[in-house]
Amino acid sequence: MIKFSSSLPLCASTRVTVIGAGKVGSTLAQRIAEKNLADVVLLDIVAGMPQGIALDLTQARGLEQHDCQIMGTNDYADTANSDVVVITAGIPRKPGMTRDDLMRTNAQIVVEATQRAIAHSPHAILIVVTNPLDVMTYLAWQASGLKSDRVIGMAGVLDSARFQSFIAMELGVAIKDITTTVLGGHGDLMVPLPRYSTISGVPITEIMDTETIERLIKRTRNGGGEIVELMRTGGAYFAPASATSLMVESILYSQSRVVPACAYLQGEYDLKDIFIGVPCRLGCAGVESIVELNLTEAELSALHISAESVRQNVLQAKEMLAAVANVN
Ligand SMILES: NC(=O)c1ccc[n+]([C@@H]2O[C@H](COP(=O)([O-])OP(=O)(O)OC[C@H]3O[C@@H](n4cnc5c(N)ncnc54)[C@H](O)[C@@H]3O)[C@@H](O)[C@H]2O)c1
Ligand SMILES: O=C(O)C[C@H](O)C(=O)O
Repeated sequence: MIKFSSSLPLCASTRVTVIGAGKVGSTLAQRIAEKNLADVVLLDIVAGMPQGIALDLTQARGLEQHDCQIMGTNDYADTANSDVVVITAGIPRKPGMTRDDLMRTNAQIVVEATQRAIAHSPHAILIVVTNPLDVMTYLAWQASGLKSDRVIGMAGVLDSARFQSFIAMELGVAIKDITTTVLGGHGDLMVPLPRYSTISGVPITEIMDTETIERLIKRTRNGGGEIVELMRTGGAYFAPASATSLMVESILYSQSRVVPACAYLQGEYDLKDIFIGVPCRLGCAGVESIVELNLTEAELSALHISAESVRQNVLQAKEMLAAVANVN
């Protein structure tokens, strides 16, 4: 009789922990496994739920033809030695809410989840997804004790993908020939850059009139809100999971993709001590470099307005957390 070991083969020596097994977290786990990127540990506070999702995803392995292990858990010890930790834990917004309205609830969740996850994976690279994104990334960085280039927020890849898809829908051109750039905070003040958005190298400013571009920019800024209004019970998760998995892949496989992501600035774009969306080269060290685009006065001013709003919200979030700490 031939005997096999009961343990599943590992697809790679890499492990990604996803904290929060809700819509975004579970879809991200699926993307990572089905692209054969890494083993996944999915953690949530709800008992049984991440275990059930992991089992469901595992039962699809033969059909999807991948070899990644997926584990569901409520215990941070199971996440130990992860290469990448992704925080998706927290509440999503409902119709009529802004992302900033989530700050009070999500700040505490993100800080606690980050501290607990990084305690078990001190060498991990941390990707934050929870909203309000730029504020949560700052808080997670402080809570983690990690060097700033190892902490990254996911938003710019998603916002740029939305701009890209709206341009493709407008012009009927192949999406793979469109490159877009969206900087700034992940909110109404984000800064889509038409001059740095091209179709096969030609800026869209040479292809579409100002009115059309402004309409697509407006739709991009409201890209998440449009879906929240349609779905009524939560937000987008397919495109957010795809955007996060692109970042995970670039980090795990040292691909050095240059994409907009929420990174810590120390003088770039005349901004300091803030996490905000800028083009970054992502590789095994996290943010390997920040690309400084040559912005016009108007573009730079829009980025600074967005940054000022993030800065005010970080201050507010820190005050909230301090008040909670004083009560406890
Ligand atoms: N950055 C972006 O571009 C982007 C895109 C999409 C969603 N988001 C944000 O991501 C977050 C998650 O969205 P979703 O649609 O997956 O929500 P969801 O409600 O489907 O999932 C959130 C999960 O977090 C879990 N959770 C709550 N507190 C926790 C804790 N302390 N520890 C571990 N898990 C905990 C919940 O049980 C739930 O399963 C929201 O804040 C949303 O706004 C951000
Ligand atoms: O819009 C939201 O609340 C979720 C997310 O930030 C998004 O842009 O889809």
